[in-house]
Amino acid sequence: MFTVAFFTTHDHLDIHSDVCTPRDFTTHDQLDIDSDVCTPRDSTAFKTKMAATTTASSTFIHLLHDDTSSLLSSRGTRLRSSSLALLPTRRTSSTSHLIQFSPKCLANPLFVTATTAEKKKSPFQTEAVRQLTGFLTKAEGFRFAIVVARFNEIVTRPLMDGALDTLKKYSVKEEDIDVVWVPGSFEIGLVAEKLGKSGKYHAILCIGAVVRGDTTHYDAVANSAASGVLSAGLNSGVPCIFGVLTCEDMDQALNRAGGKAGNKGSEAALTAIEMASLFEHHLKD
Ligand SMILES: Nc1c(NC[C@H](O)[C@H](O)[C@H](O)CO)[nH]c(=O)[nH]c1=O
Ligand SMILES: CC(=O)[C@@H](O)COP(=O)(O)O
Repeated sequence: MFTVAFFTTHDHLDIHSDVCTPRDFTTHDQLDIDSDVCTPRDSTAFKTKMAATTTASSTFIHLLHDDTSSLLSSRGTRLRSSSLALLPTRRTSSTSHLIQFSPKCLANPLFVTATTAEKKKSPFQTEAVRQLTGFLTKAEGFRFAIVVARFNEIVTRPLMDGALDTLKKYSVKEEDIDVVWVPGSFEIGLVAEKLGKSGKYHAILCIGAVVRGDTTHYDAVANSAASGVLSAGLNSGVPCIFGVLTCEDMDQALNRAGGKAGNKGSEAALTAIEMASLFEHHLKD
């Protein structure tokens, strides 16, 4: 299993199989990829086996087991991976393959270079500097709780489903996930803190949807939810992931719960796995 990658630009991914700890790159640029696709013999294998990358903001690819639920995002445009044509790979040197994705709604194709031997070093990296990052691989065995607000359930349920789906795709077992429903986003922090302190979980995903109404109630609930989740993490020492939408209207919320802006629950799940991994492998007391 190789964990690799950086985006040189938002249209280029360079994948270096020997960079097991992507010290050169920020975690938000991380891409996890199965070793057997670093030398992609056929595009189908690559398409089905390539694991995911995520970032809160910009470019990421999800091409895991099930294309239809996978997403690709570039320059802020999120696409279903089913709208991608995966073009034949091309060997560019004895160790490199150029893999070309052609998202239909992007002007330029997206290129991925998979390199199996050469190591690229950041000019700023020295042997003395250790850079620690969590991985999306090896999520099996991690335990997660999802605290989900019932308020605006039409939004929060698909967010929760997105989170569950992604956790399962990353090999988290159903029996290692507990879902706790609370009345509204205001209540999430308290419950997340309690769950975090229980010592049973590697990370807590907090899911809610605060949608602006006529009064200032929105600001109170949204800010309380954010500071509640933050406090829960700080007080429990367990990563508490902020998957609470704060939206101007229901359209914005639905777009982020499996609509055209993706699924923030799924993104929260990836963040949870990365943070669980960071804590487990690098930040244990
Ligand atoms: N308006 C929204 C709420 N309001 C409910 C509060 O979260 C809370 O349950 C109540 O004030 C009792 O303490 N909750 C949301 O999640 N989203 C909203 O838009
Ligand atoms: C975000 C909310 O709290 C919302 O439901 C409140 O709506 P309103 O401000 O119209 O009372």
